[in-house]
Amino acid sequence: MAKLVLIRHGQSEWNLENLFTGWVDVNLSEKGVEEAKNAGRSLKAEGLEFDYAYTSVLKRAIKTLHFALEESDQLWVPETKTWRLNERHYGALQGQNKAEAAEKWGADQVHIWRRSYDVLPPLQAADAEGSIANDRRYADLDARTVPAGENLKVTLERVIPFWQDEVAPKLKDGKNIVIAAHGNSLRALSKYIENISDDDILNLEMATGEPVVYTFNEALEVTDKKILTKNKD
Ligand SMILES: O=C(O)[C@@H](CO)OP(=O)(O)O
Repeated sequence: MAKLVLIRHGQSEWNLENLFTGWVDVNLSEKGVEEAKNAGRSLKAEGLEFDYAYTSVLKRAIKTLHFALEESDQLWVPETKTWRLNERHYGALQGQNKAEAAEKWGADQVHIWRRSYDVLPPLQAADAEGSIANDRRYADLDARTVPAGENLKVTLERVIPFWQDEVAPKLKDGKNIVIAAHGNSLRALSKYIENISDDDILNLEMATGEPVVYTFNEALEVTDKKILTKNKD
C-alpha cells in the first residue's frame, strides 16, 4: 500500500495581495512559512515516511517542501524539481489583481479563466516583462513548448508524463512519495488520479499547506483519500 501526499505551497506574497501568479517566482509570505511548517507537523503526527520528494522549479513550492520535510525530520529524502509541476501559466493575467480583473472583464469571465477546464487565459507576449523566454531554468525546454498561457487541460497534459515516468512506477513498487506544488498543477493531478470529470473539476479547490494523502493498491487504484486539515487556533 503506497502513499502519495500532495501539498499545495503555503500562502505566497501574491496570494496575499490577490494577484494572478502562475509562473512568476514569488516567495512565501510569513503565514505561508507557518502553513508549510504545520503541514510538516501533520505529516509527522500521521507517521508518514517518504522515499522520494518532488516539487516545481518555483521557490514557493520548493520552500514548502523543505519546511514540511524539515518539520517531519525527513530533509534527507531524495528530491527532484521539475517544471512539469509548475503552476499553470496565467498568460497576460500574471501580475494583475484578481478583483480588478473582475471589474474590468466581469466576474463571470474571470471565473471562467480561473476555473474552466479548457478556456485559455489571454496569452503573454513573448517580449512581455516577466516572459520566461530568457529564463535559464527553462533553457532546456523546446522553445515551442514554453507556454505563453495555459488552461487546466494543457497543464494536465504536461503533468501526465511526470506521473507516468516518475510517480506511477514508484507507487506500484510500494514507495511513498510527497509532492509540493501549486493549486492548479495539483488540481490537474487530482483530476487524473481520481478521474474527475471536466465539469466537476471546476469545484475542486486545494487549500494552501493542507496535505492530501492518497493510499494506492498495487493496481494503482485509490483505496483511501484523507485531507490533513489545518489546526485552527
Ligand atoms: O494566481 C495563481 O497562480 C493561482 C494560484 O494562486 O490562482 P487561482 O487560484 O486563481 O488559479
